[in-house]
Order: sequence, then structure tokens, then C-alpha cells
Amino acid sequence: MDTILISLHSISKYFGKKLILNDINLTITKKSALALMGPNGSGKSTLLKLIGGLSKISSGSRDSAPQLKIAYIPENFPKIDLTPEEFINSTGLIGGLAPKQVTTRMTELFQAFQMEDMGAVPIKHLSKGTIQKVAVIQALLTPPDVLLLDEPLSGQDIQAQKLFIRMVQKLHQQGVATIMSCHERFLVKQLAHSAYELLDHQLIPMDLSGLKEIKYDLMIFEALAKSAIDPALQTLIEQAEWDHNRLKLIVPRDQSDVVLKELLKQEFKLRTMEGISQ
Ligand SMILES: Nc1ncnc2c1ncn2[C@@H]1O[C@H](COP(=O)(O)OP(=O)(O)OP(=O)(O)O)[C@@H](O)[C@H]1O
Repeated sequence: MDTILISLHSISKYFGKKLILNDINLTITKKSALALMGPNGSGKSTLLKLIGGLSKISSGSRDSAPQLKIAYIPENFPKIDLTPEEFINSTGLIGGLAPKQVTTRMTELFQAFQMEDMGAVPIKHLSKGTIQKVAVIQALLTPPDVLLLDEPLSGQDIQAQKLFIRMVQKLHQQGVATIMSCHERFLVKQLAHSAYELLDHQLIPMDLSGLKEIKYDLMIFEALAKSAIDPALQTLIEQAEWDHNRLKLIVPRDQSDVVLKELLKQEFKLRTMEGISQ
């Protein structure tokens, strides 16, 4: 049997009188690669923190293996004055690495994430995607037993997303249990072996077999200015992200034609389109 790292027994969570999670049972083992999905506000981040022992449970209980190293990558990393070098250096030293080990590992990770030019820029001046990289580097400085990722792709560009996916896959192969909250089904397909959806405060197992057959297209459009996407169209889109006046979309292939036609009608200009079938 796989080694159990963390188990949640009949956990509930309230904020004040508001019920967020009800009667959740979950077991994390050494081999877990788990995705938590669900609508905005359904409690994914809250559950991640409870799994990590980072937030107080209202009722139920949590067990964890002794001396478990848990790394948590929050959705929004704080905008601090320290530079990435200062921050990573001090977290490495606090984490028990020797100064030389910290420097070597930091250099490797900065190179891997193409962060060499950013090392001396205060974190508060970096873009969201770059700050996300700092959070990932901090978590990977010494490989954890459990890696908790809260919407890991938000704010990352495509190159960083691909790199990030490879990194997490590699960590999982090395025996790191990974649990992430996300909205992107293509990410679930690549990074998770099992998935749950949070609905009505409950954790519902998802069937991944259908998901594995879905293929996606990545489209990049140019618009005159950033604008809201029509809500009906939005339901067909897996992921949408603006970068100035460029709109990046990931769309299930069977919806690509409809989305493309509609946006061209609205005078968006298509810049690139490619299939994603990792
Ligand atoms: N510290 C807090 N105090 C009070 N309410 C909170 C707190 N943290 C979260 N909540 C509420 O708990 C609910 C679940 O929030 P949570 O962030 O876990 O959802 P989520 O599924 O991760 O959402 P999203 O997909 O938007 O990130 C929300 O209604 C949120 O407003």
C-alpha cells in the first residue's frame, strides 16, 4: 500500500457562520497527483490550506506523517521589498541548506526559469508571472514531500507554463505528492492522476477518462484594446488571459471554430493558433 502522508477525516470549515466545506474525507499518499476543481469561491484554496495544516479546521481531524515537508505556492504571493535573490537565499538558509548549496541551487533554478535578469529587482516591482516563478523557486529549493499549488498557471506566460508543467511532472516522478487547485482542464490532464470537484461544500470525485481525450487549441489575438469577452462565448473557453492588447485563449478543439468566427467578427485579429496535445 502507498505510504499515507496526510489524511482528512470528516472535516468541515466555517468562516464565521458561513459553511465553506462540509464533511470532507481525503487521503494524500506519496503517489498522489491530485487536482481540485470547482467554481470561484467553492473553497479550493481553503481546502488546500487545510490539507497543508496552514489553517484551522472547524470540525473533524487531520493526521499527517511525522516531519513532513510541505511546500505551499499561494495564488497571490505578497509584493515584498526583498529581491528574489535575497528572499530565496534567506528561505534556503532558514530551510537548513548550507550557504554554498543555496547559491548553487538558486543559480540552477534561476536559469531553469529564465530569471537571471530579475534576481536583483525588488519583488514588489515584478510582474505577477515572475513573482509566481519566485514562489515556485522557493518551494523547489529543497524538494518537499508534498507540494500544494494554488492556481499555479495564473499570470504565467506560455513558455513559463510549459516549463512549470515539466518541473511539476519531474517532481512527481521523484516522489513528491502534488495537489493543485485549478480551473484549466488541460492542466488536470497533464498533472493529475485523480481529480475532485468542490460542489455544494462537498468533494465529488471526477471521472478523468473523458477528459483525457479532449484536445485544445491555443489562439493568440490582437485587439484594439482590452475588452470584456461576451459571457456566452466565455463558457466555451477553457482559459483566457490578457497581456496589454493581446488575448491568449485555450479552447477545446470542438469549440475552436465557433470562438474563432465570433472573435474575428468582433474585429479581433488572429496572430497565432496551434494545437495543444501534450
Ligand atoms: N479568511 C477568510 N475569511 C472569511 N471568508 C473567507 C476567508 N477566506 C476565504 N473566505 C471565503 O470562503 C469561500 C471560499 O474561498 P476560497 O478562496 O477557498 O475559494 P476558491 O474555490 O479557491 O475560489 P477561487 O477559484 O476564486 O480562487 C469564499 O466565499 C471566500 O470569500
